[in-house]
Amino acid sequence: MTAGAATHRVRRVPRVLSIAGSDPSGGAGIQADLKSIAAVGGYGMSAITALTAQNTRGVRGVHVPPAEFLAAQLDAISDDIAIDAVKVGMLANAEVITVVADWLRRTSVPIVVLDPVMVATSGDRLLDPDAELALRDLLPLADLITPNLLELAVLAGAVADAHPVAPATTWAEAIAQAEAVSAATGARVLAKGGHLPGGDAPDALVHAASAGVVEFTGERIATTATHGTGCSLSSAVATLQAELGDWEAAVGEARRWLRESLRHGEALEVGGGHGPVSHFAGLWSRGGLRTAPMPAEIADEWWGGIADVRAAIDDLPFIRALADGTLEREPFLAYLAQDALYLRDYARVLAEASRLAPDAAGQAFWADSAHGSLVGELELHTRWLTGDADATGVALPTEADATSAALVFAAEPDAATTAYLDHLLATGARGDYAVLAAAVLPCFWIYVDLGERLAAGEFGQRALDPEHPYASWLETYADPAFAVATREAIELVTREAAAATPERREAMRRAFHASARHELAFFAAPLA
Ligand SMILES: Nc1ncnc2c1ncn2[C@@H]1O[C@H](COP(=O)(O)OP(=O)(O)OP(=O)(O)O)[C@@H](O)[C@H]1O
Ligand SMILES: Cc1ncc(COP(=O)(O)O)c(N)n1
Repeated sequence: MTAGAATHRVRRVPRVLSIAGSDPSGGAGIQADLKSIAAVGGYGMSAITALTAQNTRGVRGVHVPPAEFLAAQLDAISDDIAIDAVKVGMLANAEVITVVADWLRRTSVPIVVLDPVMVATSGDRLLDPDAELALRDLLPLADLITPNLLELAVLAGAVADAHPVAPATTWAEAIAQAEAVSAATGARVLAKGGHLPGGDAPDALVHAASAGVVEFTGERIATTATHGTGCSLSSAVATLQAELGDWEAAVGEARRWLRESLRHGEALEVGGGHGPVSHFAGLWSRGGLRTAPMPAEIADEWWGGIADVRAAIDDLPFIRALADGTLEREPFLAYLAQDALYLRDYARVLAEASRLAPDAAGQAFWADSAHGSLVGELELHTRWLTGDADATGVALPTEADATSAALVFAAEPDAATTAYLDHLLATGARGDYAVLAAAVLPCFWIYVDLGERLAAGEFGQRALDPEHPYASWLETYADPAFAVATREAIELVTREAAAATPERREAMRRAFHASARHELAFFAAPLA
């Protein structure tokens, strides 16, 4: 059953390009952008506008490679790759701005977020003063512009025909400037209040065309790790907008992610100045750092982990005698009686797995198994115990029939059956689908394995003899349909385990192991 594929939509990973400068200390610029894009679920690419020599304390130098080489980088990407969103950061000078503006006009990327980087957190300039006006031509190509308060004032001046505008000192003033920039460019403006004095760090998404202002508020986080917050926020918004298609939702989620990353920045202990935010802190704590095993590896590990239990089952006098046909009728019938009792409740447990299964394929599989367990197995037992010659190939004496039937219907569950069922029913009652599915698996797997090896003569040739007293019983063990269902069950359970957290996977393994030990006790009971 290829359950998962049909029911789980595969998420399209946004392909996001950062056009920005390099920060070798890794906290801002393209380095921050690539981390941010990845952290919120995108595939990051970068075209480098400039190299800086900087660290958390400041910028020591800026090298701007020939603008043609930036054009070559951009063309190499767009000639080959569909770009879902672009984030533009440090542009260094007017020539670079022209190259980027020309490329944007030619490529019609669906989402353009422009972070008009002018001055680093440290106070060092990252854009030539004479390039500030050139920015004016780039602004209408953006869907969203994300200036801090200083940059916002410069942009407000630029769109007001180069009349200087003083940086906003109040949040209301900042919003008014953002409205002016939005009205002049058609772009949305995210005015950022990170540089405002006071205990709040508000942002406002302003769209003059729809007269909309959406404010985002949040307490200022007490930290020195604010290097690259602007870069990180803008790349996260670009990525999330490509995924969500809703600016307010994209900014809201980007802000939540940035705030989480800000809180963990100092713990990175990077540099003595303004350190970087910890871009992956949330992922590390929620998703873990270890790789997840593949379903097939889990199957091998769990099966290998019960090797001692399986060897002990193989060595049981009951199994040996069953294989060579020397098993007395009485313990065999006692076993059948316990198996019938077991299967009735096992069917209930399988039905519970069906009820808890997260998708229709799982539901159907376990419901089918519950049905099979009830109808198929019980019918066979009853026929065995009533000596139906057609079903068994071996006619039983009539007196035995009555005894057999009486046995199966009158027997009480013995200690092994009770313990096994209590384990399964309790696991079902706890309501964790994955753990329950792991708990019911050994009953499939151990039986099929045993059946296949009995049929292959691993326990002696007598098991293959059509005259064997329990021939038809042995046949049901080696039923190919049961083998197919078992492979499906293994696949279903190990896929669930591969997707589970390490803790949940361990709970699944423990439930699997416990059931395997109950199988051993169950097989041992008739001759105990
Ligand atoms: N200490 C803080 N606590 C909470 N949020 C903050 C803090 N500092 C910055 N932010 C947030 O980080 C984002 C970037 O804001 P900021 O105004 O600092 O932009 P920027 O100046 O471009 O960035 P940078 O400070 O990296 O140069 C905004 O969403 C802002 O609200
Ligand atoms: C290469 C580069 N680009 C941008 C910034 C600004 O970073 P931020 O304003 O996010 O601190 C920076 N310091 N270095």
